[in-house]
Amino acid sequence: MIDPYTWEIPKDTREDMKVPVRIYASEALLEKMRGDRTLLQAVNVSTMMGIQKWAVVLPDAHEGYGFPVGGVAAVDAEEGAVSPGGVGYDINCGVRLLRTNLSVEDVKPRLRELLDQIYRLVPSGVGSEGIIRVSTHELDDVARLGMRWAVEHGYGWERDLEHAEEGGRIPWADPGKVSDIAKKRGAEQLGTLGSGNHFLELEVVDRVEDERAARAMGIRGPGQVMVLIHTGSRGYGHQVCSDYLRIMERVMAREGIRLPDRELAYGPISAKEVQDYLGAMASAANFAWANRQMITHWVREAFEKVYGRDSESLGLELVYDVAHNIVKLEEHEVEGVHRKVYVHRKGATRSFPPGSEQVPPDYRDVGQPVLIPGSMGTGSWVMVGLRTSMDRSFGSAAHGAGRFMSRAAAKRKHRYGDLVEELESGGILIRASSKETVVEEAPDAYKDVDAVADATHFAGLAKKAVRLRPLGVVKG
Ligand SMILES: Nc1nc2c(ncn2[C@@H]2O[C@H](COP(=O)(O)O)[C@@H](O)[C@H]2O)c(=O)[nH]1
Ligand SMILES: [Mn+2]
Ligand SMILES: [Mn+2]
Repeated sequence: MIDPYTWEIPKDTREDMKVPVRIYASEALLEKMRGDRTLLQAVNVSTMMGIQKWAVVLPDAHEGYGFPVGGVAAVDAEEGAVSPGGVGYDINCGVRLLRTNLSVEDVKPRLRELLDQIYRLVPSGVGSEGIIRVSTHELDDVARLGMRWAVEHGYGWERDLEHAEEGGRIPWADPGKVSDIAKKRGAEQLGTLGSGNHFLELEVVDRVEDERAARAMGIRGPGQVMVLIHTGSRGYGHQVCSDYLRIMERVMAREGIRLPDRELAYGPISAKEVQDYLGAMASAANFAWANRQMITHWVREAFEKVYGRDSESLGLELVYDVAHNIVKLEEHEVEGVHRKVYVHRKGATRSFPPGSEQVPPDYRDVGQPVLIPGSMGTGSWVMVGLRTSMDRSFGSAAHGAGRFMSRAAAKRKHRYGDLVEELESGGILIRASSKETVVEEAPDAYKDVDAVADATHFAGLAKKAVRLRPLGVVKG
């Protein structure tokens, strides 16, 4: 233990470790991580070629494919390696927050109608298909332009672009490196929410902890209604990840790289296949930004239909959009030297501090908004980036509460009818295409989001700003 929220697995714990593992968690959250392969996976990550400083484990971490979900690894931009498993299957899965100028009193009487409208307008569910169809040629434009493609096609407002990480577009996307099968899946699923942990939630501001940050985000105080959207790159990104995991296995065999776990599969940045992956990964990231932007447009439309007013007068502004499964080229200080590094954030949110050039001017005095959803029955947090996060976690913070219970265990424990009744008695309405998903996503299947927010705050990764609580949830 370094302090009550910082722990370390020293570099000499295993012969092949290149750097220590840094864990940011309370003792209780750390204890939970000891129950699965989270820490073992983090030790495996610490053996990566070119890894810098430490392999980071965030407070919400749990085991994932190769890398823990809730993990960060920064590798030297020339001598390092990139791992598709260090990004995850749902490339640029992420969260966006919209605000409204409606109060809970305005929304409560229309809540069912509003959820029904959203459910009707935003395609959701397993393998759900979009209302619009794009040609392969157009899909390549989506992959190149990201959120801008959506705005240029009438899905939203020019100013939305200012409130998204990277402006909703990674410029080095190369759709030529994306397989035909990924494109086929993508063409059918653009503008869809998906299923499982993806959701669209109407929230009410529960508590404000940082008035200045809240004000910068247009959050007036308790009772204000907000919208939280969580989805990613759908089948397009999933296929990119699967394709390149297979390719990386071949690269490793060719380069004679031996790994402690084959799920960690990576290739040296100098390899052509890794450059191809980066072009494909960025295409999927841009797809996801376009996807969340289109969904935003339909959410605005739903509010307009219910309230009979345009969404501008309803104040439906984008507060911020963050990615939490991505690899980015950034500059960070390591041992007093500024270095270019590829930062893998797998189930991790960028958390850049006040003053950072990458933070939009509207938030530059308070820090980048960090969005941490909890569960459909408990709450979610809006935090802001801190200077200390740059040194501690390569400017990263938690991305959720993190799973506590397996999907199978949740299904054994809960019955759909009882769960919906329980949520409704707490004032939370659910609209879902699959009863099974609702049960798998029961609030107690996730860790305590307040404990995760506290650990994130006290570890100096991000600062608590606003707590939200759910009013209505659309699940796929
Ligand atoms: N507010 C809500 N949060 C939810 C819901 N379902 C899941 N979650 C949280 O999201 C994070 C991120 O999930 P991931 O798939 O990207 O790892 C997860 O850790 C949960 O805490 C929901 O319905 N509402
Ligand atoms: Mn996802
Ligand atoms: Mn996600």
